[in-house]
Amino acid sequence: MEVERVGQYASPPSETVPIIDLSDPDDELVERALVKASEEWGAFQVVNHEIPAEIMRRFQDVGRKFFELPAAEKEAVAMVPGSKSIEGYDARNLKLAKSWDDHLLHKIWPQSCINYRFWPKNPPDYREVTEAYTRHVTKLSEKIMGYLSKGLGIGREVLKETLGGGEYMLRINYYPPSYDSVIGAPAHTDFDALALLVSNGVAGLQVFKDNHWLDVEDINSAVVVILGDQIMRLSNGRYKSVLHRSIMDKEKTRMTWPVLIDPMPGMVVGPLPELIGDENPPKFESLTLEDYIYRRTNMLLGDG
Ligand SMILES: O=C(O)CCC(=O)C(=O)O
Ligand SMILES: [Fe+2]
Repeated sequence: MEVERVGQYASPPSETVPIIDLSDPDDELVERALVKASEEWGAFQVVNHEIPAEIMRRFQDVGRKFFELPAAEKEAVAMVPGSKSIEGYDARNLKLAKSWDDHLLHKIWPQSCINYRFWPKNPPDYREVTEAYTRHVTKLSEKIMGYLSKGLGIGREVLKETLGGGEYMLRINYYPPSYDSVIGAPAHTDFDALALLVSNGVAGLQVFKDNHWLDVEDINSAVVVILGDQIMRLSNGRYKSVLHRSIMDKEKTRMTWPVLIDPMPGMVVGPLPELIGDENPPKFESLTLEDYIYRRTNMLLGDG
């Protein structure tokens, strides 16, 4: 199969994804930095985000242990062939996504959407640890959505409410070493509203800006925030949905844990009425996520 390689792109300028310190007591400054990064980049990193280091360590540990199990044990939570659901473990999804990673995907919040059938039973503390991480990551995401909402000149809670509170899905990506700088995850924007991603300390994520691919610096304990298509559509294009990809390391296994936040099923998402007027016509159609994905994968969208 043909694979994409890094070398075919020009070397990038020395710009880097903005890093935002959430412990800064000047709330307005934090909001402005976050909004600027969302408008110009569609991505940023947050530090001092209040997810305890010990919870982060244990969360990554159970994920790593799962991926180190023999294949047959991982298959216990495999995706169901022919099912519409995308949850479960999937090895090297080359045919569908041209992606070089193994991954595990399952919903984590709200409780009503969880199907524990896709949560590993091994290691035994996987569930407890993942639930603890979920409590913190949902809090962080609500904080970020609050800033993004206020930055649009609307109430802090509006974005969250428009997503129906949001449905959270954990994806664990496992990229084995590759000697040849192969693209692990091909260039894409996320269908979701928002992704909060942590890594095992092996760099590889890149974002596209001003015609260049730029490395996202791997900062210990930072959370990378990637804005997706739904936030772009809700904000009527004011916030960017960032094009990104990931490179496999030559020697080390790279793992990432994006938590993807979607509108709840059935929620219709389009430009917020508060942002639309004679001067600002809607740039996007209002659609449920399901219809949006269907249209995008079948290239039926008249906008964007
Ligand atoms: O693993 C990465 O660095 C990026 C993964 C990603 O973009 C995704 O899972 O949507
Ligand atoms: Fe992505």
